[in-house]
Amino acid sequence: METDFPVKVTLLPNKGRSFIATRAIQPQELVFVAEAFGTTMVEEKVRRTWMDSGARQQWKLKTEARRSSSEEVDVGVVGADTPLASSPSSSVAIAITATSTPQQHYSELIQQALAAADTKQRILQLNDTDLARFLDNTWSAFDGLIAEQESWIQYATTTTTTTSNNNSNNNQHDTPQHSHTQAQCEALFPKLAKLLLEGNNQATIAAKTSDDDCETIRLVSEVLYRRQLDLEEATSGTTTAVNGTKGGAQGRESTKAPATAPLTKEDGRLRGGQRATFEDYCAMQSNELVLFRQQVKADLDSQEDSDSDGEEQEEQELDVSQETQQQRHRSSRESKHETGITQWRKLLSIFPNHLFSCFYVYLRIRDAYLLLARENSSTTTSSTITPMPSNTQPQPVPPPSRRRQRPQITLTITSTLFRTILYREVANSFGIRDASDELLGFAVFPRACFFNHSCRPNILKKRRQGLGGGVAGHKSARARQMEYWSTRLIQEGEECCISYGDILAGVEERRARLEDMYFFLCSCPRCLEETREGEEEGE
Ligand SMILES: C[S@@+](CC[C@H](N)C(=O)[O-])C[C@H]1O[C@@H](n2cnc3c(N)ncnc32)[C@H](O)[C@@H]1O
Repeated sequence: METDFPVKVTLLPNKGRSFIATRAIQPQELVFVAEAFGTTMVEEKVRRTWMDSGARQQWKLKTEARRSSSEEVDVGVVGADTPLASSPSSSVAIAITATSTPQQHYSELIQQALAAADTKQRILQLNDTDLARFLDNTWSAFDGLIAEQESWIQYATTTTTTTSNNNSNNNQHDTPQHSHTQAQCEALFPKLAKLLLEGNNQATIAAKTSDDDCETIRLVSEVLYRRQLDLEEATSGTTTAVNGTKGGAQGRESTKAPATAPLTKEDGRLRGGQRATFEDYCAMQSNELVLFRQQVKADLDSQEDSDSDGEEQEEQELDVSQETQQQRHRSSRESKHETGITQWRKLLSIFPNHLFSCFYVYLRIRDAYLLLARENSSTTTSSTITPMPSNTQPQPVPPPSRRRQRPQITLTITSTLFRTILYREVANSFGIRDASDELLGFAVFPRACFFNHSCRPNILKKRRQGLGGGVAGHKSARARQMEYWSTRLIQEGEECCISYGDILAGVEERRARLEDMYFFLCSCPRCLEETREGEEEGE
């Protein structure tokens, strides 16, 4: 069954993409139905209702959230409860890997970032292109720093596997073997968090992942799981084309893209049974740059003397670093690492706290993936580990040969993917409330994200009620859907707008809230009228 909706996506001046009516819409008409793609639901019970039948079989993404407290915290619903690699529903083998291959050494990337901006003020002077490059370099450096640490564990696993497979007697790394691979992996997060985040005087490494961070982890996990479904579909020759790596500077340009993808492809029609895809998710506007600038500015406003503090701290760190270097004998590789870390901390000193949260969450997810990759590979390789000799370069781990016989999808988490998911959720998700108006969490509806805001909306959004049926055809699909109803007669070609929250306040207050929370100066007819009236009264 196909469902036609009387709206299509169009590009409007100063507003980006927007839904407009393709015909006259009567009052109280159902205009659009969208399915949640990612959610941050807190309570297990609530999340169950929101998950589709496939995702209801939970598979726990293991993170260190459980390691830092006695209680086990389920931080993500990412798919079936069987391990991904052996999902019986799929003929596609899925390898989980946590690593990326940095093109440049992290110290070069850090130097490039610092050359572009080494104070908060200079960050604010960067244009969009340069700021995008600055952030890309920073995140790639972070990837490189993490990969260096992870490679020790991976290298050790490979070495052990080689040893046991070849039964070699002359192995040059003939060191005692440990049976604590899992423990070593688990110890990685606190070590990395300390090394990479604690250099900043504002950042303290939380003993336990905060609720907010757990929500972000849930969202990212669910979106990654859904991306994986898309990849499976694409590999098995079904419909969905997947853009797996939009992000960074390229992904940010999606706001300027013509209003073709994803809905005008079908001219506003949402086919029954068709779910939103990762491609739809990527088509949403990324708000990374604007959010970052806002936070840097807020930091500067609240800490007028942050620069001098930063310089003092930097000097102290350099002293400590020099002293340490004099005291110890280091190999060239180690001192390159030491220099990299010192520069990394200098870079950190100009970042707003929010970015630390993002780094922290990314680190947790990366580490969880490392554990999963470890568990995955332990079914085919030795479970023991050999420490890596300090003068040896880490080697990439080849995928287990058993899986080469089937088409293989690699489920990766890199900073590019993480940022693609994270910064599209910002200012694009809707709060989900229960009957008593309590906020349960947030959900992203990529196919509905083209509803712009108006302080005089003609569309009202409502959660779909009840179970059963639903456009997507799943039993529980309705519970994950949002409906959009017209509140009055809408003419053909008229823009269809919802309201992004409270519209009762005066024009200045309303505009300030929208600017603060959604990063735009509202140009809806009501704001324009009221601003003009205010100016006329003032004259
Ligand atoms: C959820 S998105 C809506 C779709 C968006 N126009 C796009 O092209 O992706 C929210 C963004 O749309 C723009 N927007 C929404 N309502 C607006 C309004 N009333 N005035 C100006 N810009 C608006 C702002 O850039 C805002 O951050």
